[in-house]
Amino acid sequence: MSEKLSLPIGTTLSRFIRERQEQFTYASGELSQLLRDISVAAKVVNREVNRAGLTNILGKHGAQNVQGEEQQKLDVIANNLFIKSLSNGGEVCAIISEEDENITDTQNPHGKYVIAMDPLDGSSNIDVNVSIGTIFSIYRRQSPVGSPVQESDIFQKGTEQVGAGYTLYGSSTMLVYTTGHGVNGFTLEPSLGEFLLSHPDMKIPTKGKIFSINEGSAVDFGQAVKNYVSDCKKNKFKGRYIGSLVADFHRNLLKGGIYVYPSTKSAPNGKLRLLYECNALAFIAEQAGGKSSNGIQRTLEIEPTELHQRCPLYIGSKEMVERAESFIMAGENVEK
Ligand SMILES: O=P(O)(O)OC[C@H]1O[C@](O)(COP(=O)(O)O)[C@@H](O)[C@@H]1O
Ligand SMILES: [Mg+2]
Ligand SMILES: [Mg+2]
Repeated sequence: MSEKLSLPIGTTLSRFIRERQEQFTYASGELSQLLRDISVAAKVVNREVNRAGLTNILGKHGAQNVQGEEQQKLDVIANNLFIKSLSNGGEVCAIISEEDENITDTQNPHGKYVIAMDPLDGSSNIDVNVSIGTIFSIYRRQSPVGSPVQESDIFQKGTEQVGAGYTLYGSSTMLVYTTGHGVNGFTLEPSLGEFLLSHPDMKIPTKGKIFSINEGSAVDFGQAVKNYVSDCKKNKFKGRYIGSLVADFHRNLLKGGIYVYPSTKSAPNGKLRLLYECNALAFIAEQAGGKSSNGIQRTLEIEPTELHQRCPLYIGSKEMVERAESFIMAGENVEK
């Protein structure tokens, strides 16, 4: 057969989810359906992202979100698309989103799952055609099905996630997810409109040579973080920082590296949000053999008390995160 005629026939995401369904603790099909709903919403968002320059949906939306950040039009569009898709899907009873101050009640009292999401991560890169993504965590509701959503459904530690993942709208579109049985990555084949398995059983190298941190904020770093950055430089690690957490994380997952968004003098809890940015990536990192912490405590064990709670993030290759932690735990004044 001619090379030109060969199509990329492989395992579709739907088939993969169906075949792996028996691994789920509650193998009744709802989580599988939810993952499929997420993948459909991701394809729609991908379409909008791809043609945004032509459809007049680049630029600012004209409002701020609850954290005082300027919303982009695509932040709002992606948020609406995911909420609509998850609400129509019926498996989700509540959604926590970066773009919404309060929880969204999907009006599905029989939905067994709660989603926390960053519908579009990397807003500052939207208008300049640089990789952005969607991040999601899936929790099982704690309260009885059919009853109103309770705080105990919402404020669950990252260890309680039953699934997590991200999509990356980059030079290709990928969906990477875990349900606690390893990490698998799928690439969207645009002409087929299907995610196909392209990165089975992803593992992050235990050490790497990339460090990702916004050094523009270095004057605001504590001495321990400054010491760690100097250590990376002494080791001649490459500095790589896209400014979209999801894309920086994905690169380091494949190549080995560490991503750091530390506590700073003006933002003692850093910038990133525990419930819909850090926990999902921490779950994936651990499932891929990596590590994630706030410098002192495992990310997945941080107790959530607020919807938009922030936390410092040290995530990536296990040995690199442990080295960074040794600087943070040694404290402010110890020069290494
Ligand atoms: O510009 P900074 O301070 O380095 O922040 C970059 C970080 O902020 C974020 O953009 C926050 O995400 P949103 O775009 O979803 O608000 C991360 O993706 C990124 O890593
Ligand atoms: Mg984000
Ligand atoms: Mg966002």
